[in-house]
Amino acid sequence: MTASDPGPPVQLAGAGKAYRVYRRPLDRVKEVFWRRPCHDPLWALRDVDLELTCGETFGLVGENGAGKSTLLKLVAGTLRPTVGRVRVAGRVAALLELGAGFHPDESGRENVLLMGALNKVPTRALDDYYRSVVDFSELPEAVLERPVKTYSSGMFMRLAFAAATAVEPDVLVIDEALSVGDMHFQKKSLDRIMYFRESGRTVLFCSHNLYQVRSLCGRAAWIHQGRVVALGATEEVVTAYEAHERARTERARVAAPASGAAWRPVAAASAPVRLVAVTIETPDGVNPTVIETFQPVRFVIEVDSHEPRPFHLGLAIRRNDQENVFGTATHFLHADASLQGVGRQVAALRIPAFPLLSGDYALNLYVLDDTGLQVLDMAEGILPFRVLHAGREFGLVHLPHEWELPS
Ligand SMILES: Nc1ncnc2c1ncn2[C@@H]1O[C@H](COP(=O)(O)OP(=O)(O)OP(=O)(O)O)[C@@H](O)[C@H]1O
Repeated sequence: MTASDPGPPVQLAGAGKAYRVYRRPLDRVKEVFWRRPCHDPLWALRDVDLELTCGETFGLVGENGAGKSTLLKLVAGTLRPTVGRVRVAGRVAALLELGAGFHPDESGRENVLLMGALNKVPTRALDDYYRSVVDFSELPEAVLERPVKTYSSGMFMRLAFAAATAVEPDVLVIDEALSVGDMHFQKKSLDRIMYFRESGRTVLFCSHNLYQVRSLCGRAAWIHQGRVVALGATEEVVTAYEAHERARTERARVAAPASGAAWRPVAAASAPVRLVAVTIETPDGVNPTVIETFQPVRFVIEVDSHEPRPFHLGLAIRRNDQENVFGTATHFLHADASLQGVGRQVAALRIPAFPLLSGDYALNLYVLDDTGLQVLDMAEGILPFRVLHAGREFGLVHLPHEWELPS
């Protein structure tokens, strides 16, 4: 860092925050008078190393109580880290939880003027600042004369967003703000965030709306139990978080082994046909951990057949919440398309352009008798892989589509 290069706009190094939890209200008083700790520390955040760059919109995702708001408050300067360092270059404005920073008994107008003064808006510029906040919020003057405790959450957020962004901060911290307010105001707020990004300002954005995080943020971090467990390109981080959330919600038991070599067929050694090996081939190699949407993919299945009787193969792709996404078998297309013969047999299922969107998946494989009814051997939840989609479509699968727009 030099005088001409102020360094990253936001930098956290080994930052952690422990809240003080008092078992009884009296313990707080005792602590003051007895001058010895009467609280339990609750570590809401630990070991956070994070650097944001100028002009980036950075997303934070994580489940309730993960520590996201705590991190935002450290950056906003409303909390101090218990350990480590938090450094923010330039003016920071924050939209934290509803009500933070505003005095409920004061009017909207007084609160806005106070916010301007706190953010060092020069006295001669306060009128202009106030006017720009009012214009952006679109709240009538009569409303601005009322105490903010009488505002609806939407009205409150309109004023808070307008006041925080009108100070033209270098770093803008937003906690869930965009989920409040009507569509018109959400659109205005998003436009303002875009403008911030384009004018080289840094935005730290936390939301449970993963569509918004994907749309707005180039990079993101997933906070889990107070620690950063994933940090990088938004699509990768959000996909990993979504997979975790699905597994948690569905209480899935993901018993998938780490590689194809780790699974064993369930059939007895005497079974007429046994699975020997399964591999996934893409242009990136064999058994990749990541498949990109639209890549050509081959699932190659090797079996050992001990009898000359025909048999069939079945393959299903399942998501990590155990939902079958797609299943097929050799006898589905042609009843006589069986495999036959004694010895090693290799078959492949080829998907020219893999249509699944971002998510975590694994394979289920079945060897079936000539009727397709009896399972001779099987392996479930094997070769787990992650799909990443570079485009912005969301959901489970990419459907061929086109937009027809008025000319
Ligand atoms: N003032 C406080 N005193 C004590 N514990 C707190 C305080 N604020 C937050 N916590 C605790 O710290 C942990 C992290 O909370 P935080 O609000 O940062 O989570 P979050 O990820 O923002 O959650 P949410 O998505 O629900 O807003 C939680 O266990 C929470 O109960």
